Amino acid sequence: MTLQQIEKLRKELDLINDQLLELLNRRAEIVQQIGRIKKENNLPFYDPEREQEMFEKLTEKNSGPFSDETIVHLFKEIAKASLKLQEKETEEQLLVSREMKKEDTKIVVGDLVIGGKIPVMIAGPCAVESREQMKAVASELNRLGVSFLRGGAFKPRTSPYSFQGLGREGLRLMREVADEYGMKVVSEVMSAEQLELAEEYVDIFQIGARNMQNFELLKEVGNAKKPVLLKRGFMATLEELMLAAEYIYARGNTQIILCERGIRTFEHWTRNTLDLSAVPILKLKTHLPVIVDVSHSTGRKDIILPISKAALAAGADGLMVEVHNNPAIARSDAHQQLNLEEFASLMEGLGLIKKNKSGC
Ligand SMILES: O=C(O)C(=O)C[C@]1(C(=O)O)C=C[C@@H](O)C=C1
Repeated sequence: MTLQQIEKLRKELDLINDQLLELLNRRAEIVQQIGRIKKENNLPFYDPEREQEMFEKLTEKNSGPFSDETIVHLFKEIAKASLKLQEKETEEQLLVSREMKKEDTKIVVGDLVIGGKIPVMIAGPCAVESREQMKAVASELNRLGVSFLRGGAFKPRTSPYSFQGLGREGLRLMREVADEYGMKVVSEVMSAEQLELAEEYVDIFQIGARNMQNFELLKEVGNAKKPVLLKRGFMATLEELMLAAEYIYARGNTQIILCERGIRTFEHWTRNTLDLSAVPILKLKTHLPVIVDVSHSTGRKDIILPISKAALAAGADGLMVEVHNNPAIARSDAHQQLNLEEFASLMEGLGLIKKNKSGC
């Protein structure tokens, strides 16, 4: 008898559940409509005052048996889910999102491809220091089949007294050496003026972690005609990285490579904490190629091989590694730059030598 009573009451609950479900989804549709209007008018989705007003109205009407606190808690959850729905719709509408473009974006640089079948290696010293240094590094990279030469001419240094880079002279040097070996140049720019200056010398503009949210600079590279390697800020969420990429893409420059380079956490045995989950998540959420900077993320050489393997296993389209012909006398990041032998054994360990030689 008791069981039958429960059965009967459960049937009643099932009917109420159906009604609640229908009402919740009807509510969600209205929330989406509000979201679209807010987006069109550049209004924030989150409206705490409206939520408060709504909770007050509900508690006034509430006659129990649920307490006011419980009612507010339940409706807060509904408002939270509604907000997510509004945000998700916007995220799906981002030009860089997978929803907007199903197929992977391939970045074509001359006869090379980033985001194709073969992972690329972007390597070179932290900073361009001299022709001898660049030649020594580039000739070894070339021997190993690496086609992308990196090197900083404008260095964003924490201390204003640290080496700031050779500027235009550094770019010129790197271009000359790269041309000698048929390599492509990747270098960081930090301002619109540097961008203009670098245009003549580089093949890929790098936007460093510190400038990931320099929106004016993002707009400038968005107007540029060359690919952009956008590094994740060390305090930035993946969503913020995606939105930063959107700034560039929305301006018309669709050639963007995302780069995970570690984020700041409490861990101090690595320079930053490499967030490897960023790789598959970004590949799911966006159609852009994703690479991993294994030097800046870890800040140490002794784990570079397993970390590089892990990055590639996670689906990275390439790696960025700092290599110097004589790291001991490097003017920046001395401890994390690989020497030429160490780099050769990394390439060997990753099985990349042949692949990079046969072209990407
Ligand atoms: O009324 C709005 O402005 C909405 O966007 C709807 C809604 C809600 O679910 O009720 C959602 C998010 C806002 O923070 C406030 C309220």
